[in-house]
Amino acid sequence: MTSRPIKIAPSILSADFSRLGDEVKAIDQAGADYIHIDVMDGHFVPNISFGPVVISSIREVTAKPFDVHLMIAPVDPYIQAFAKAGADIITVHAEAGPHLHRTLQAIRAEGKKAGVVINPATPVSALELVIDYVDLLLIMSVNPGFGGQSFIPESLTKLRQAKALIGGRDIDLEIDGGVTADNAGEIARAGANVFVAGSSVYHGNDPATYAARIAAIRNAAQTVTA
Ligand SMILES: O=C(CO)[C@@H](O)[C@H](O)COP(=O)(O)O
Ligand SMILES: [Fe+2]
Repeated sequence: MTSRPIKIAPSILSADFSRLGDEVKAIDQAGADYIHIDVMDGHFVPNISFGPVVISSIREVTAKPFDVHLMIAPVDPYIQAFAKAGADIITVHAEAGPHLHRTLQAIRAEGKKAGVVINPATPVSALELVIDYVDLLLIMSVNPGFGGQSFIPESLTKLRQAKALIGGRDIDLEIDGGVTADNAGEIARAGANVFVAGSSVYHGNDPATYAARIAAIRNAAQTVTA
């Protein structure tokens, strides 16, 4: 359970890319707290999405914070480009390189919030020695690379462990993968306060439904944390 404000971060990976700017505006107007942006390189993960050029083009359509999830390796050479493109939070995988401590410091040196993320097979203990260098801790609840997968239940245990590791620090605890209004309650109870949701918000790509879908996830999470 968390006392931090609940934030909903729709993932634009499930947006209709042929009208991406409008899809970003639509989730902004529908109440998104963050815009979650999944960057994939076809190497660290078996899919390719988009990079800094696309991010800077959608930066013009919303003032909401950009929560940029980098699924790329190596990551260090690209931190500055994503900072310049308009990222507010830059989240890197602990598995993506040997110099996580340095990478997190490089993100903060750009004036951005430093996020760290672990895959389903990586234990929370991998983050013990970098916890004082992060602003956001993300638990992947699917194997990264694709939207629309099912939530891995063991992620709830990892959330509780991550919550204990965070202790009283000012760090957001985010969950990503298979989040729906049906499981948001148990996810909140396990300690997450930032909810990434791709297919469960963008399902059908009908902007008229986005506000209700975001509200349903938020309400399910807040009912538990209230
Ligand atoms: O990082 C990723 C996938 O690698 C995610 O952010 C997905 O985009 C979430 O999609 P859903 O599981 O919510 O459909
Ligand atoms: Fe993501």
